[in-house]
Amino acid sequence: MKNDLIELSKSKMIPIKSIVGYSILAIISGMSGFAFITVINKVISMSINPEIPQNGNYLYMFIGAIVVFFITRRWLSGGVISLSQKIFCNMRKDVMKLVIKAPYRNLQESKDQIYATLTSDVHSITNASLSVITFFSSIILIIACFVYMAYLSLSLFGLSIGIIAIGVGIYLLRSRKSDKLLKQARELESDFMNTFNSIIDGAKEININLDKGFDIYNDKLVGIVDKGEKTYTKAFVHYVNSELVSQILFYGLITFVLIYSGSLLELPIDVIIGFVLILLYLLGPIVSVMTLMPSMNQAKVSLGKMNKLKNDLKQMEYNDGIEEKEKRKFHDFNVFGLRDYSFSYGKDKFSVGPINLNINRNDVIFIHGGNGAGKTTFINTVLRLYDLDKGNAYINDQVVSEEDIDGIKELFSPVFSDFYLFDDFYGIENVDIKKVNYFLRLFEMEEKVTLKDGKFSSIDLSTGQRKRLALISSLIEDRPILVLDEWAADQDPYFRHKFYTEIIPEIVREHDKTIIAITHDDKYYDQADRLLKMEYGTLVEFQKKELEPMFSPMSMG
Ligand SMILES: Nc1ncnc2c1ncn2[C@@H]1O[C@H](COP(=O)(O)OP(=O)(O)OP(=O)(O)O)[C@@H](O)[C@H]1O
Repeated sequence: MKNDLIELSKSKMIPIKSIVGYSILAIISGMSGFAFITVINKVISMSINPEIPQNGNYLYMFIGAIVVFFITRRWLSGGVISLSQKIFCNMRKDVMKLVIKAPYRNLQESKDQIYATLTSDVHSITNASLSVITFFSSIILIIACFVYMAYLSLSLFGLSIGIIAIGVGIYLLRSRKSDKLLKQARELESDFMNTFNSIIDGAKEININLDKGFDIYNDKLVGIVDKGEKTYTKAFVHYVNSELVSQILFYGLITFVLIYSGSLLELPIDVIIGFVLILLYLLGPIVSVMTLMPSMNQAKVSLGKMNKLKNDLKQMEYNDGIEEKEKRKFHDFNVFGLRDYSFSYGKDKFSVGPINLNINRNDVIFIHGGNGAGKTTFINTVLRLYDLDKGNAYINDQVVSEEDIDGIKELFSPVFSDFYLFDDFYGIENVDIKKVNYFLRLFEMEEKVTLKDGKFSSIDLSTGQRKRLALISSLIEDRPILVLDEWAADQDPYFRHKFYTEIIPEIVREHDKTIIAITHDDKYYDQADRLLKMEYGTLVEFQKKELEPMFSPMSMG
């Protein structure tokens, strides 16, 4: 439990000051309830024991306790609601910031975990953060009750402490099993998200073949959900059972005090009644602490998961972006060189490299090769979406140092084969409207799409049209190297021809671009300055004259 609290307080997402403030308020509120009980005690003692002096101020004490209780509870309830929203939103924002900064590969591997954290972990951590308030105030109330019990009768207090300690001990021992079950149940959350994602991503396939969906539902989803249900139920029932055992002990204690303590310990009746009243009051905070344990433990599991996610998403050099003035540092390059670039998906897995290549400014480089040859892997390595195992980047024959390596990413504007078209020009401060309109005309989109409020009027278009807009967005980014992965594959023959024979030369000439494109359009290989072939992870460069037979009428069919 102590560790849970330390872990919770370590997390910057949780406003510790507010939690401490509300805990103090909760203690004041609890103390007013406690004062109420002690005044009742006094009044009862007064009425049954004539030796105790009468005091007329009790009415004011009652009123005082009630007013303090009312004010603090109202303040506390409102505060706790806004605090819970704040913690919840802070955590979501924090995870999303992490996701944005995370290296691409780590992100791909942690997708299911991210969903599980955003949907499940943030809830349990939020609940536990608020539980801390009740937890602390309950502990303070328990201590206050103990002091008052000791004041009423030291011997009865000693006996009560012994029995309460046995109850707490039993509870703690038994709850270990529940903690284990909670951990197992949380593991299932990521499996659930994995299945959920495959159903959402494969919605089209499932829609035309419902049997696919039912198979996933019956063979995978139901199993995970049912197991989760059973495990969670078992864990919480176990907690409740442990709680019951402790409560029974407590009621046994009350019964003993009421029936036997008078004769055995020779205590006066007003002390016994006062003691029983305090025990009944004490039951509230004790039950609170016990019922908070499961949510605290669940939060502990969630915190562990969240911390692991953070570590998985981070890398040695955390991607915090680079300063504005550094962004264009390499934009005026004449030669961008790759030396010994090597990357592997892991031991005994596919690898590319070592690759040596000099890319000259305004080069048009086409890369082709069979399926699975490594073209996309190579491009992702050039773009630094994947960390190199080995190799260095060079700008004009100068090696790029480790601290400048993020600047390399600033050279590229990619359009991936599985591109994503954003609905706005995100990341571009001043959109050049004239330029956008010019490109809309060049890409023959001016009749379909206009620029409205600084963004495209519509992105509800065909795949080929959306790809044209994605390329326009990349061109507006104004970065020197355009990287295209099978861009023309979705274009009709007319536009494909226009793209290779008119658009590429124009953007190279008029807009000072360098182009690296993966393409299987061999009909247009003559438009490239350089043609590279990817073969089992290595790049082979053809010389122009070697290419000529490829463009002869016979080879072109
Ligand atoms: N995430 C991954 N983890 C492990 N291996 C991978 C991963 N992605 C791809 N590979 C392997 O890398 C090899 C090259 O894949 P890549 O996508 O680079 O080929 P490609 O030349 O672009 O193929 P295509 O023309 O079919 O798009 C494949 O054989 C594949 O098995």
